[in-house]
Amino acid sequence: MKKKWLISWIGETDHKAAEGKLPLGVGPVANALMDASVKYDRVLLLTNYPHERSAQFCDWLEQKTGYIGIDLQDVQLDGPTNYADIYLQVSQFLTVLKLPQNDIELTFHLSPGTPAMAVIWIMLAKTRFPASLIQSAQTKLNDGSVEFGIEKVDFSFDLASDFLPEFLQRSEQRIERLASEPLSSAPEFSKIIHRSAVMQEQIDLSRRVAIHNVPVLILGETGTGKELFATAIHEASRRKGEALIAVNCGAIPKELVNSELFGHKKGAFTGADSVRLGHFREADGGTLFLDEIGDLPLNAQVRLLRALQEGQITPVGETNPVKVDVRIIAATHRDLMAEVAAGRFREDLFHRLAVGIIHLPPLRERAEDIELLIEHSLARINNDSRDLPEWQNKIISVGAKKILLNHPWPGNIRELYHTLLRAAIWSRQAEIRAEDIERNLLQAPSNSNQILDQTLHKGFDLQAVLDQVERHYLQRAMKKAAGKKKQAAEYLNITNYQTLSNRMEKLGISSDEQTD
Ligand SMILES: Nc1ncnc2c1ncn2[C@@H]1O[C@H](COP(=O)(O)OP(=O)(O)OP(=O)(O)O)[C@@H](O)[C@H]1O
Repeated sequence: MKKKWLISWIGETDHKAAEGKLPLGVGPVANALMDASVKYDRVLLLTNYPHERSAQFCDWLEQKTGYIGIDLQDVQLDGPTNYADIYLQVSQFLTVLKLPQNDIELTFHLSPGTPAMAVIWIMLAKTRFPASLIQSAQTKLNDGSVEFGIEKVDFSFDLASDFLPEFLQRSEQRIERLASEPLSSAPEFSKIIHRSAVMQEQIDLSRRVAIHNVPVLILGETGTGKELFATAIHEASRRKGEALIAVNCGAIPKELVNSELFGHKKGAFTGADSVRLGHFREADGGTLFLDEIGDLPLNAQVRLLRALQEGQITPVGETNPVKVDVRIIAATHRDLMAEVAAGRFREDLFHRLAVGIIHLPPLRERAEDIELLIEHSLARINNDSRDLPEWQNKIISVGAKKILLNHPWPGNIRELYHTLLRAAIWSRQAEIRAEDIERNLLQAPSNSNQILDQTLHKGFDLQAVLDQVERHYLQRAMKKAAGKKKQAAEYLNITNYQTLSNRMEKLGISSDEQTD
């Protein structure tokens, strides 16, 4: 046998009945308990009235109906018609009671309380907390008097099975549409050259976060494309067409940070000869890209936090705040969590900024992107230089590509592009060869630390590293032997010069290259 629980709000009519102020009847709660057709095992009453008043009602109710041990639960509501609050409080209450339970038959009483309370009972009974519903009923008797009773409330619909699947399907479709909708108005994303899944993921995330008016934090080493992403996010947002102001926080002298960002009044400090608007107001309506946010001094962090929280700033020397509507995209190459732990970056600001986090992995962790970037960079270099006298369309040798693919690229995409540009300018022939690259890498790859400290990644090419070492010594031997292969082979203890020739060919070293 299932246990029967009655759950109800206590309404004004109920209180009045207990206080002897009701001209007719005993009120809906007492009516339900006096219904001879049902005996409840437990009665739980919710009240948003002063506790004392409802407690007195419960005492009266117990005397009147013979029920004992009625549970009274105080509920603080924002308002008796605040649907969201009623829903939240009641569902929390039912959850704490570990409902629904198989051996408990729930009944909700719709009549006491406001219509909003009744609506929420219906919603809960038809979805998360299956329950029977009852309400007060009045019957007019033949003698003209009125009899109060209780009736079951039944609906011919089932909210959960009739409507929810359709509703959920619709919201799923909406989410799918949002997620799959490529923002055609954001051609900037197509400038981000990539083949790796990890970059595709970051681009997808950026597209999605772009349309929301929330701060974005972009993390990545120097040259990984943080500014490129910030620009693309701005272009894909509703702020496209408005200002995008980029500020390198690390480049501003500490004492000028506040005035640069928030502006100042004329005469605010020595040297403030005129009013300064500040980057926040310059970016009003648009986006402010705060690069190297980790370098922002603590007092500027406080002001930035206030600007984010309140949407207003106070220029240096002013007393009245000014409203600004600015979206912040922040970036840093630092480990910001470590900065927070070290007390150099405010934790509350970090959480404010980190609504959407984009992680841009270093180039050495996405080898599949390097090849594509080489092709694009070379095409760009050829295109930019084609009108120069005696420019030969540059191509890249297999050996040169191998070096590029295995370099750790501490300066990431920026370093890769500039290395290629230097190699293209300095190579005498159309083909950029291994030695052109080696000569133009800012740090020689033969540096033992770099050779030994290369980052291990999936698909790491150990053979390429060994080739690099071999190439280095073959070239040195050829140089020392003034291009004479027989002699070079002797330096390297290679038994015959044909073996040396084969190795050189395999490693992309030309025979005439050691002349300089
Ligand atoms: N995936 C990419 N595809 C094409 N170009 C890229 C890509 N990533 C970066 N770049 C280019 O590399 C250069 C450096 O990128 P960007 O300035 O966005 O890097 P950053 O992370 O902001 O660097 P820093 O931290 O030094 O300011 C820019 O010229 C940019 O256009």
